[in-house]
Amino acid sequence: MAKQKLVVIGNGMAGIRTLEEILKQKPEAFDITVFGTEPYPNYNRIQLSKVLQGDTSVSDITLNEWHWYEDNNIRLYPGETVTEIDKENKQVFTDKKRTEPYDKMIIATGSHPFILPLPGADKEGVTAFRDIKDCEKMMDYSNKYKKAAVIGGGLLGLEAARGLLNLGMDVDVVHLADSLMERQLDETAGKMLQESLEEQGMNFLLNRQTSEIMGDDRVTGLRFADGEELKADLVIMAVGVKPNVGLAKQTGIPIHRGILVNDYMETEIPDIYAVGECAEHRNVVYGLVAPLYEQGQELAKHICGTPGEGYQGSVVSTQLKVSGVDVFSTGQIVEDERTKAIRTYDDWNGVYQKLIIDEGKLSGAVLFGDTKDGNRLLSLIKKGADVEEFLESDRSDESAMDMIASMPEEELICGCNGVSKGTIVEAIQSQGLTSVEQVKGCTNASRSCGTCQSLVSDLLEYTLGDEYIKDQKEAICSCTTLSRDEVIEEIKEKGLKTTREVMNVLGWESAEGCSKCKPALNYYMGMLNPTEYEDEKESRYVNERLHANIQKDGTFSVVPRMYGGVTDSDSLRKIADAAEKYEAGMIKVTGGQRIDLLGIKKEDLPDIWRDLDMPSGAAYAKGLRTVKTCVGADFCRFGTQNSVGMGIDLEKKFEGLQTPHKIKMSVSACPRNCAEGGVKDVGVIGLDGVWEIYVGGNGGTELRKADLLTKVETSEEVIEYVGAYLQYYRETANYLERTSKWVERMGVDHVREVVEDGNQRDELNERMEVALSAVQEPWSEAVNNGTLLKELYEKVHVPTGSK
Ligand SMILES: Cc1cc2nc3c(=O)[nH]c(=O)nc-3n(C[C@H](O)[C@H](O)[C@H](O)COP(=O)(O)OP(=O)(O)OC[C@H]3O[C@@H](n4cnc5c(N)ncnc54)[C@H](O)[C@@H]3O)c2cc1C
Ligand SMILES: NC(=O)c1ccc[n+]([C@@H]2O[C@H](COP(=O)([O-])OP(=O)(O)OC[C@H]3O[C@@H](n4cnc5c(N)ncnc54)[C@H](O)[C@@H]3O)[C@@H](O)[C@H]2O)c1
Ligand code: SF4
Ligand code: FES
Repeated sequence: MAKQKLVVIGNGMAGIRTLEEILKQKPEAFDITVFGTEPYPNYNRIQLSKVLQGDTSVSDITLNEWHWYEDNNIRLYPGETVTEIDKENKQVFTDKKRTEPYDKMIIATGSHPFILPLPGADKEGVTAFRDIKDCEKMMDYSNKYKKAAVIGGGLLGLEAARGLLNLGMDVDVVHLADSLMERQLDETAGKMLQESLEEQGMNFLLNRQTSEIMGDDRVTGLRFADGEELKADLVIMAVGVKPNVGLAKQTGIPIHRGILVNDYMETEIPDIYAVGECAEHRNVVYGLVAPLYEQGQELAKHICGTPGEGYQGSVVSTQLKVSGVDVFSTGQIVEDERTKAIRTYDDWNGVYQKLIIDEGKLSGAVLFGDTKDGNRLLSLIKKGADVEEFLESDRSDESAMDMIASMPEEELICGCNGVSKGTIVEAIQSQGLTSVEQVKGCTNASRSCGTCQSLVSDLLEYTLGDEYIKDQKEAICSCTTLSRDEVIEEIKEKGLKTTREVMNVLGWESAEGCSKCKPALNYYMGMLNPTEYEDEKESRYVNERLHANIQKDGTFSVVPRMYGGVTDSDSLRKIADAAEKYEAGMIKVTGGQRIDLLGIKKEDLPDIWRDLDMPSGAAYAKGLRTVKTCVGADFCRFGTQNSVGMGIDLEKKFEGLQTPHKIKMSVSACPRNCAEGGVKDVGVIGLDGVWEIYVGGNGGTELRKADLLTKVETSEEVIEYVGAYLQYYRETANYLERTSKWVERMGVDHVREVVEDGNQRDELNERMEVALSAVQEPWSEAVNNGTLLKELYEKVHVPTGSK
């Protein structure tokens, strides 16, 4: 049977994704011709922002290389525009005088950037930002001129502005509304975004209506409706897009804003389909790739005769691609009379979360500062989940692996391409995939905006375990390409003294850093220079900065230290009095053998610490938390050693020590191991005349049994070996890497070799002593320092929690 002739008008993201789906389902069914105005193979338009920002190059953003068309027997006419459709005779005409017949045709002509009809809009130096040509023009102008004005503070305008800053230009963003990205964000998030971008060097003129573009042949500035003027050598128009429907309109295909299509992407004219930004489905024209790809999938099924329910519309989400700023929004963003909202606002850390609930179901979300829940919220909204489903799963203290493990199979990993955790894990397992590139090739995950790449990498690690070798060195965060080791070497070599200096000298992309690198750098600087480095409290996570754990309702928990889990009646009395006086909502014995006072108000924290007059239990710290002990030889008939004394000695020795992640220890006095040393970072077990030291255990979701590090005879040796082990961990682990992961990465044999080598052990312990000499008790430091009290406990705005 002769193949049907399929013509695709538009060689862009939606048209070519539709073809890929068709080729997957019926590779031999069609004789395919593609026309594209642009002279390139299909490229990733989304990544143009990253090209402008200098993260990638034009040559790296091709999605389908020239040979792909050849390999699939597709006739591509690049740089050729279809100018007319003859629907009666089923053929198209092009600007190169070509005529091409079709049996079926897909219109995928995308959008035009909207150009404000202003006097002077045609001057040299005025451009849109839609394609490679625009991108190259901006890069070229940045070599010759200094001042850029971007009209439009939406996604495109802000990504362009960041790019132009990176290219060394001064950038003013002129925006019509009074807060940025008002179509995607509420006012609170819009203002937070503005502050954050101002810190990066952008300047904003809000509520400004441009009335004229000034200059002779070339632009010299903007004039606003109120008469005010702004100098500019380059003007970018980023004020939205208009579906490209001219061809359809002249053919008599019904259009409204876009080309009208039904659920199978059929226009009213038989055998003519439309897909992508040029199509209008159920009154909606989409401007993001995720829905366009969903449309493409349904259209491919229909055209190949594969049963499908048709396209039902999409819930969309957006993420701004500007490094150092995390913004996410999906679904409904502003409340109305039907809805209620849960808001969490942490002014200090710049973290804001708003969930909108419609009759118990999640209907929208706005996240700023911490967007790791974004895709999960998108999945939940898509499936119409109850808000409880989100609230019940608290992921606040989870490591990446814990988080991946606790995700349901259907949770979206890649929002752009609609790829779930289950699909990726299945592909890794069934096809033996071992790299992000391979996962991209097989599932499309991470093929568009690229923000899900680190999640895909985590999934590979989760699925393959030790077999996964990350294909690239891992940068500390997206502000730099340098790895942890490289940064540490540079700090040492160049004698850098502050995190700000590190970011400046090492060419950080964002002058302020981000929530990932700031605390990490602060730790590394303190580890390298314990006595001279002044801890940057503003770089710490809020619990560590306030020395207490924030609870769901915005109150705090207070845990005084109880060395080795041992207390006395005086201490208990003080705790009981404080609990009563400060109206603790609950008094709870913790798993680490101490007492937690929950529900303490932020403003009462310094007073309760003063009244308690006990050291902090550091229940919030990346440092030593507890040393759990069994009752030991003095009381237990099985006991062979003084586990309580050993535990207290260890806790007193290492309390206050800063480590890459939390440290939990325990001491038991016989192999029955009642203090559970097998799941601790350090577990000491007493036998007759011997102490065994176990390391790298973990009792969380990723259970790991500790490895035997060594056996020693005396309690002094226990302290010495544990000291060397902890110092080695401090010096070589990545920030936020638990000892369980670190021991696996380094290999326990290697760690043992290091601590058993007398010279190395001594040197590690010497450096440990220096680190310990700089330790200050945080609660007494806070109550005795008026400035700190004022700064931290009066200024900090903590989340008000759910309503
Ligand atoms: C800088 C930038 C960043 C973006 N970032 C994101 C993002 O992070 N996430 C996201 O989801 N979306 C993003 N988008 C939007 C996304 O790129 C678009 O939604 C997507 O490209 C639309 O695909 P499309 O195929 O419908 O249109 P297009 O990709 O525009 O493709 C249409 C093609 O058809 C060609 N054409 C038009 N008329 C004719 C004709 N008559 N004959 C022949 N060819 C014709 C055009 O030249 C064009 O090449 C971004 C867009 C830009 C410009
Ligand atoms: N990260 C992403 O997802 C991403 C990035 C870039 C572009 N895009 C897509 O590309 C398309 C274009 O983006 P966009 O930001 O131009 O569109 P947009 O419609 O999202 O934003 C345009 C902005 O320009 C403002 N504006 C309108 N008229 C103005 C005027 N006269 N003066 C000043 N400001 C004015 C509007 O208030 C609006 O905030 C959209 O479909 C967008 O979704 C997405
Ligand atoms: S670990 Fe041994 S010594 Fe300690 S309490 Fe348990 S049984 Fe007794
Ligand atoms: S989320 Fe954009 S590529 Fe995966």
